[in-house]
Amino acid sequence: NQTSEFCYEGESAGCRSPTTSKNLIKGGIVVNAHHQEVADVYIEDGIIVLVQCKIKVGDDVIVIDATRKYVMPGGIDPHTHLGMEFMGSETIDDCFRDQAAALAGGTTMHIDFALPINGILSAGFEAYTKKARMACMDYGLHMAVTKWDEVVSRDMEILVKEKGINSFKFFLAYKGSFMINDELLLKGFKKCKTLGVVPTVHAENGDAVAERQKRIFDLGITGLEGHGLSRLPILEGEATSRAIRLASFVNVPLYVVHVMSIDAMEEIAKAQKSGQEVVGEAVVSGLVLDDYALWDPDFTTAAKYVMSPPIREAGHGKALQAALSIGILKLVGTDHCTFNSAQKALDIDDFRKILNGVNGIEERKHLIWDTMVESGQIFAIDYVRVTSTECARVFNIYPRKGAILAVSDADIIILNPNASFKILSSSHHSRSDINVYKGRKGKGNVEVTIVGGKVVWENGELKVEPDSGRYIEIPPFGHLFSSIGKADVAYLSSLHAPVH
Ligand SMILES: NC(=O)NCCC(=O)O
Ligand SMILES: [Zn+2]
Repeated sequence: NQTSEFCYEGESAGCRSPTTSKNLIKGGIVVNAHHQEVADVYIEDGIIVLVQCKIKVGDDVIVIDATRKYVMPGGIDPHTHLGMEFMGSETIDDCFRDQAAALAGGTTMHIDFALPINGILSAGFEAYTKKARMACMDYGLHMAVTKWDEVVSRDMEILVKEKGINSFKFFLAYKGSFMINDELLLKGFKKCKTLGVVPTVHAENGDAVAERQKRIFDLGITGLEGHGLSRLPILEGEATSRAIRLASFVNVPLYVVHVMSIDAMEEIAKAQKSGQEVVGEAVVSGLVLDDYALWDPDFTTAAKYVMSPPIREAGHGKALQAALSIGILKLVGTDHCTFNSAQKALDIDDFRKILNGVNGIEERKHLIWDTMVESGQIFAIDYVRVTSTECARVFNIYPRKGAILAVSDADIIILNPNASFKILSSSHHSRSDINVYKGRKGKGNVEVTIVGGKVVWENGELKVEPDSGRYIEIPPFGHLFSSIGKADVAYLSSLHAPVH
């Protein structure tokens, strides 16, 4: 029984009784992305009804004291791979387990990447829906596009209009599997524009990576240092620049996932300066880790750090933190994609075959608080923005998600800035025996997680219920599209020629 370590509603005397439909969070510092104030938050039937000072309630309401603590919207992770089949293996945790871990870390929604099956988008969507049957938190989906034909084009339309997908992912890396060429990228961008949905790119030049991988391997470098040596920052910068320029050519917004290098970040900054709508996503690993361990002679130690684009050498992370604090990078995800040490060690003689992916869904909120807020680089309101609200805005689910406002879903965390956290692979909620953040400690602890008005994490105890999470359909034409029409009109009038 994969979920037996968690306490289910109704199964254990230690659990809070089934959903109480009325809660009051009392006396905390309520933080939204635009404002913070001391207030109470009153919740009924999973929805925030009132945010105000000194709300009076009856005896039927459960009161949660949040004095001197921060009351914030639950985290939203824009980039996860739960229960993912990848490079011939499947991640160690299923959706339920990963989501339970997320809740323990203060994340109450994620947007996962569904992959097509044999290039067929609708099949990939159906498969994901089945995989997520046990979901214990709300989730949305991005869908990857890995080939192009009439069926793919039609499926994109159906997924947007009937299934609540509002973003598609294009891989410029992983030659021979997910990678697409520029012709497909252009077709995909144009289709996204017509549908009013966000194109996202994994930006590494897959041809050049494959070429350099061969060269490094032929030089006799078979160990994991070869991973970083072949997936260079310049190749991330090139692909980022290419995607940005092609998005500008089509006049569509662009979302660059997991920005890992100064090279890519500077391309994004340049485009933003010229007025282009480009969203850069940081991930926790890129912000707080460096690639030193890839040279570790112990394979298991090095293997924990392998993801793509790679975790970079010291210096990139600090620069990415600065970019996050001044808004070049707009939000933080995880790229959570967890394999255990045995899976990572399936092919130890060829760095090209190692499973790519690191954990982070449980650790993100703590690490970003400590790294960015505790260090003085951003304030609590910015923290809410980069770990929750901005994702809701970009993907058009604000203010239902990402806010503590009357009408928002009651997905809320209580963070104690004076408490501390320590990350251990023995106490994390993943089934994996490894954790790339193992041993990290810092200030700021998520003491309570409330999802849909229900307390699911409190006093270090998780009380989750399978099948309590919902698939959140996301509508197209979010705010990123607000100036696209004007730019098209400007383009047509700039032609100085009669047009139909
Ligand atoms: N990033 C990574 O290494 N694994 C997950 C797949 C992807 O996002 O490229
Ligand atoms: Zn990813």
